[in-house]
Amino acid sequence: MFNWFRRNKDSDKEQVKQDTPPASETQEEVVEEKQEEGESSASQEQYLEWAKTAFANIQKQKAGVETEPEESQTVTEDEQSATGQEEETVTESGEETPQGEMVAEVPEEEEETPEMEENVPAWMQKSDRLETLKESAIDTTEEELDEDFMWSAQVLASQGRSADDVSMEEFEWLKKLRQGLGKTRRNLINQLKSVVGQGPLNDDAVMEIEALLLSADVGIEATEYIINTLQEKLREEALPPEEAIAYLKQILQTLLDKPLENIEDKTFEPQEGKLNIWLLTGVNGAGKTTTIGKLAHLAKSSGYSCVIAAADTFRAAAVEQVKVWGERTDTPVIANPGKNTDPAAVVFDGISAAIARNADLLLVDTAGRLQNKKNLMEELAKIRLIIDKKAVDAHVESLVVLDATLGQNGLRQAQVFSEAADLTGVVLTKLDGTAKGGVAIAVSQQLNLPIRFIGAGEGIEDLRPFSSFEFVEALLSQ
Ligand SMILES: Nc1nc2c(ncn2[C@@H]2O[C@H](COP(=O)(O)OP(=O)(O)OP(=O)(O)O)[C@@H](O)[C@H]2O)c(=O)[nH]1
Repeated sequence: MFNWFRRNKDSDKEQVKQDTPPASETQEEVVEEKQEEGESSASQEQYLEWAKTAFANIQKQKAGVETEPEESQTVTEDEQSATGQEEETVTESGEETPQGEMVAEVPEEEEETPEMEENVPAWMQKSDRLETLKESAIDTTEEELDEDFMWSAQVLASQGRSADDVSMEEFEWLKKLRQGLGKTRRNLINQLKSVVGQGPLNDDAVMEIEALLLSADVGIEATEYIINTLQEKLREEALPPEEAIAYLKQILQTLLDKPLENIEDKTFEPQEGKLNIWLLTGVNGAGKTTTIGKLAHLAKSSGYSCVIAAADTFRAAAVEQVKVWGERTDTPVIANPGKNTDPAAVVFDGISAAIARNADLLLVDTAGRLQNKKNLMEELAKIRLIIDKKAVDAHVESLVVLDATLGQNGLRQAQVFSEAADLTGVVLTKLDGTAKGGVAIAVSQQLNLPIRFIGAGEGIEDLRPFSSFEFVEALLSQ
């Protein structure tokens, strides 16, 4: 069983630099080798070997699961329409506004653009040896070792992962993440490359980078910080474009990781030997219910037992929608059949059920639609009170679900929740197809909350724990 929550736990070692080969060798060995052979094709061969081993490993995994029935990947239209459509949501001031103001971008299918074909990672571009090796690979076709696969292989290898110990799900996810962020990336990378790498930034370059980052919804404060930090470095050292981008990646990763500085639990794994309670909150339409379903699936398929409490009692359809996800993920859903029942009572029942079943995780769907901040605060406070009484030893996390396509507007909503609830993290949804992927950086910078999960699609597998390294690579790697 592949545990998504622990996948980088054992390889939390130092990340190997972008252009160095995988972890099978130490960094010193790699440096020596490079010195001996100059800018040899050794690293390309090693990456390719890594990718081929991983590919063979994944083929084995696929063969193993081929006989198992596949779970359907997306909610059917019937399931969605059964839930109806919400018309109102909470604004910064706590007032209700028409949902129409928050129309999300329709995710577009990733197209194979000529530009993408050029987006071969740097370590693959150095020689045509890759082609030769691909041809000689006995059981690996060129199509299978495609650009997304090679990019994913590099991302995993760069994190010190062993090719024998990667999962096909990881490759599938990384591909999805890269494609999902394609729009944001394409808007950023080429222009960025053309303005960095010519010494210190002049006024025009500063303005251009500013405009690029702001259009990706990175936010004003984070944009200023990024430009100042980059400028400082470029004044010290003349970096070529590739290295300037690598430095930019480091800056972004630092910003994304900053909220974790004082948090012990960096990986957000359900804690052992106790009940973990994750409260999910967020405005209607952000993807809260879908996130609960995906989290239940993620937790269960990673080996944790799970119960859902449908405490968004404001709307009967919300409870029904949660139940649909409960069925899909084979997770017990605790709900109160009455209309407008007390959410705290549902949480009480949820805790009892989770304890009785010795569950690892209780996912609580809380209401996102309340007339004002006061109501929201009262309701969440009541829920917390019940938890403190009924599940004294439980580990509680409070996550706000944010729709990335709303960019800065979503952030303002999150601020309302962060004032009302004692938030401990963020789930960023709908990163697929938006050009506003930079909002992740604004979230970390402005809310100072760690992003714990990201969603890049409507399918049940399309939500995974957040990795700042992978996110930044998907955002800024060609
Ligand atoms: N493209 C994409 N769509 C998503 C993602 N997450 C959720 N959605 C879609 O967003 C829509 C709203 O999701 P819900 O889970 O119903 O949102 P909610 O916050 O629970 O809102 P209510 O059900 O109205 O309370 C659904 O159509 C989901 O399929 C994502 O990561 N990517």
